[in-house]
Amino acid sequence: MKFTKMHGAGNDYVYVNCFDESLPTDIPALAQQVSDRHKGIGSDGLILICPSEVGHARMRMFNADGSESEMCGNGVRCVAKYVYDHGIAKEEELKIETGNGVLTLQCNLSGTKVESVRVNMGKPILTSADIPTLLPGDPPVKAPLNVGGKRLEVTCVSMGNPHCITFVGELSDAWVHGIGPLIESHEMFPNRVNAEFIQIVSPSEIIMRVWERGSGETQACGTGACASAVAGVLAGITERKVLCHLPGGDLELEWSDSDEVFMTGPAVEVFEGVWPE
Ligand SMILES: N[C@@H](CCC[C@H](N)C(=O)O)C(=O)O
Repeated sequence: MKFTKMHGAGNDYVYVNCFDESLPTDIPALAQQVSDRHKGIGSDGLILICPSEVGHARMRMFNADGSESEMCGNGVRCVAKYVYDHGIAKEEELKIETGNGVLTLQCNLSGTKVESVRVNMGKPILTSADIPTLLPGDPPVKAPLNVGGKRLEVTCVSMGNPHCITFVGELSDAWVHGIGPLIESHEMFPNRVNAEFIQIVSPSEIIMRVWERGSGETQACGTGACASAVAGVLAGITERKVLCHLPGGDLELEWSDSDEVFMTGPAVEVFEGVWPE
């Protein structure tokens, strides 16, 4: 199986071109094996670039633990780069089918290759039943959540996949590694959840760290950054346009008046290989 290692703001996945490659039947096991940073290729998960009847390609994404997610913001930018750079499509505006519908992506070129991508991530999902969470409110904004002996105030948003956002005074490992896994598996989230921790710099600038459902701490989470931008507006903390600093790079976000969230960020190809050797 040929693969390509790519990252978006340090959120790295193994990508497989399923227009050409055939896969083993147990894809969750494959995702676990290739993601292993000691015995595999090493990544936050596995992303399949598949043929689509409604777009230029279809993305399927699997976390490092083998679970499949509906959406991946950093991943869909890399899928667009792959589709354009590898000649699957010639258009700079691409339609990619995801578990959250068909998204429109605008590729920004440097020479002949895609350097960054602006994605229309669609409208945030704000009803608790659809996020899904058992917390009250549509959506829950600054809702009380008891975790690890602390009473947090959390805001929940889905970008096709579920996110639980906590605004903290100062980011720390204690938040991300101590509280993150407890939020991920909290009984209030029937499908588990991605946990974002946000430090506010100004109404238009935030710093984020994330504990991702199924992958643990990653260098960035595109859907998490979008959900946090929406949560900041809902909580009355930030403006509709924010710059988000993550350990692996920056993402630009805008919750537009049309209710759609736009994300702009980098997409990078690192190397190609064959698995298993
Ligand atoms: N890193 C991704 C999100 C990947 C999926 C997530 N862990 C989930 O299970 O929903 C992003 O950039 O959005």
